[in-house]
Amino acid sequence: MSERERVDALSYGSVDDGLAGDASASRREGADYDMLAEAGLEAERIPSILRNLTAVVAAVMDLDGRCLDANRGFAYLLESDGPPPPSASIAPWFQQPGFGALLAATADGAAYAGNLSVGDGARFARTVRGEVWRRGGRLLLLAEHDIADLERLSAAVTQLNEQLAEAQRELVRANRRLRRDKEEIRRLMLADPLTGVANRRALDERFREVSADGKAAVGLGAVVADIDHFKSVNDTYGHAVGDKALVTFAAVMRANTRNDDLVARLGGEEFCVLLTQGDLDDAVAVAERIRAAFERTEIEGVDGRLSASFGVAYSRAGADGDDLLRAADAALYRAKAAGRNRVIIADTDQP
Ligand SMILES: Nc1nc2c(ncn2[C@@H]2O[C@H](COP(=O)(O)OP(=O)(O)OP(=O)(O)O)[C@@H](O)[C@H]2O)c(=O)[nH]1
Repeated sequence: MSERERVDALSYGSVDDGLAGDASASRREGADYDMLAEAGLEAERIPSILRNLTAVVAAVMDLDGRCLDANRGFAYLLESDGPPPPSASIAPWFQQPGFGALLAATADGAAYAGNLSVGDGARFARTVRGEVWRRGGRLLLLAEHDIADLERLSAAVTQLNEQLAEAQRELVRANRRLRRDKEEIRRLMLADPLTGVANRRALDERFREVSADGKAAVGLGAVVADIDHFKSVNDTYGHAVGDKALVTFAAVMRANTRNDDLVARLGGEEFCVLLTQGDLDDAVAVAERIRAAFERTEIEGVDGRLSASFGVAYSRAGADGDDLLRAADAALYRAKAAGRNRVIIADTDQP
């Protein structure tokens, strides 16, 4: 069998069948390779036309695996900046088939055709497709990077990138949901479930927001309000109607306060407005507005109208929040004692 026939008989199939000679597998193309191989074998150097190419791998080695000549494609295959030095053996780089297998055919001619896996045995391995010829004490390797493999790899990378982008989008969506949930949890933690106004915890938080070292940093007005004879509303109309009265009262309070004022339910039928702007007159005006509005408001299920009593306290900056509420509460008590449905101002404006 001639050298050319031997090469043609060798396969371009998998690494495993590379030496087995499966002639039905796809075959390399044309005479260009033959001419280049012949030129290389003749000169015992790689053909100069291949020297700067990177997609084509060309190397001349001795039988000990020392690299005598190599092009840029070969250096690229080894992930190195330049061809290996002539003293270094490159035999260990041949992973599949191993360098020993390339020496199996002792006669001159084609030694191998097919896939060649080249790598350092640990970090990376690359597969190229090509041929190895032997002449005298030299081996000539000519191979090409597998464009189809690279394209498949590139398609896989594109797909992975798309998956990564989708995962990132999902992460953004999940973060948005988490933020909304946290806001909702916070809202629920700070709201009274029946009336929707702030609860005692929210009131304490607002005190802290406008305070330094436990003392108010601004002037504060407090209006404490309580529906009159509320027990008899429950007793007469039932608890559900009583709840409606509470919801209505909270709505009236909100409708008659500014956005900056905090309306809170302190518990039972007792409510409070905390004013962080204005003075005592403003706080009294708010209380009076709510009182007048509530006594006009119809409550579903209740005959006639209900009323509420109010205690108002104001303090300049430096007040203790609890003291302020206590003062307003004492004024409320006096409003009840004085006949209800009225606004009473705490004894001093600096509790
Ligand atoms: N429906 C309803 N009733 C409540 C709620 N919380 C407290 N109450 C009732 O509110 C009533 C409070 O009554 P009291 O504190 O005795 O005072 P009052 O009847 O309003 O009389 P004055 O305040 O003196 O005018 C009690 O009957 C409680 O059961 C609630 O969430 N819903």
